[in-house]
Amino acid sequence: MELDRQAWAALRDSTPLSLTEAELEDLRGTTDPTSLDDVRDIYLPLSRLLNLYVKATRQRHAAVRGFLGEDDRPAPFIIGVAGSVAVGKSTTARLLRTLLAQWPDHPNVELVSTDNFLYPNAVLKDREIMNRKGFPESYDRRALVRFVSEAKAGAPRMDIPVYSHLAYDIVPGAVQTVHRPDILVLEGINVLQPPLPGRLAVADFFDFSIYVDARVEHIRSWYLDRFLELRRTAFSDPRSYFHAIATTVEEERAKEFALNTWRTVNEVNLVENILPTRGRATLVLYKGEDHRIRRVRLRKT
Ligand SMILES: Nc1ncnc2c1ncn2[C@@H]1O[C@H](COP(=O)(O)OP(=O)(O)O)[C@@H](O)[C@H]1O
Ligand SMILES: CC(C)(COP(=O)(O)O)[C@@H](O)C(=O)NCCC(=O)O
Repeated sequence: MELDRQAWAALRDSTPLSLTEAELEDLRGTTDPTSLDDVRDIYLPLSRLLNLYVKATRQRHAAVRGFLGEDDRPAPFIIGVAGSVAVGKSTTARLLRTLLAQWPDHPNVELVSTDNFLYPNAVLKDREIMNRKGFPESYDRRALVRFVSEAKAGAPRMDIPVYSHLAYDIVPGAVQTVHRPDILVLEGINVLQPPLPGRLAVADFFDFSIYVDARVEHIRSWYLDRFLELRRTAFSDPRSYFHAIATTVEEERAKEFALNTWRTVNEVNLVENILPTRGRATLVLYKGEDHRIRRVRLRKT
């Protein structure tokens, strides 16, 4: 079913707004204008719905464990967050992590981004797919599926690689440790990809999935705005992969570079691989030109 913002906001019921402006500021990505109004209208009803989902899923698992005569802890509830580069998935995912952890029934929420499973640049260069970063083949899909399936099986501790946007590469030797959370939020452009024939995909392990949606031309302009803002901020760090763009390239040329990356990489990936997975999501958040979420589509079954 599809609800406009007002109808969706009414479903918040009495879920309290316990996030402050300062806390929200820490969760927002670069140039993402998500406001406390958005938290109240969009994310609190979503947090309430997810809490109901987690409780219902646990009941079903308890019934199966009872049937099997087992009495171990419930497996993590896994939420996928998908959508284009620059659509604002990471802000959505960080907000969910914070809001879901406020429920006493599931305080341990871990967030993992799929960029941790990108092949290192050395491998992408070796395979001549450096200009396909973000496409399905640029990820170690086997390792990603193994991670999600082990998480779902209740593995007590998992060490996964770490990607740095600053270095634009996997960080050698760095690990993120995931300790059997109550909820795992897996965020990434490709999380709703269907499996290759005869294989499993990460989406096979999801209990709920969210697609963050907007018109291609709006996302393009968000990507450009963000790139120019990063040029003024993150890229001026000498460790940034894009440092030269902040120091030796003038603004007009930087804009052309970003537009070219958008057109030849991110937009192609969006149209060919990401958009076709939208129909697989449990919930679609549809953003207007000003980034505000206008409509919510929920699959009822
Ligand atoms: N080159 C970059 N340098 C530093 N941070 C970046 C860079 N590119 C993206 N980011 C940050 O990484 C996060 C993820 O971005 P992205 O994968 O495009 O997804 P989304 O915008 O949907 O969250 C965002 O918070 C963004 O601000
Ligand atoms: C790292 C990304 C593929 C996003 O990955 P995700 O976290 O969604 O798995 C993306 O931010 C990216 O770097 N795209 C390559 C083209 C570009 O530089 O924009």
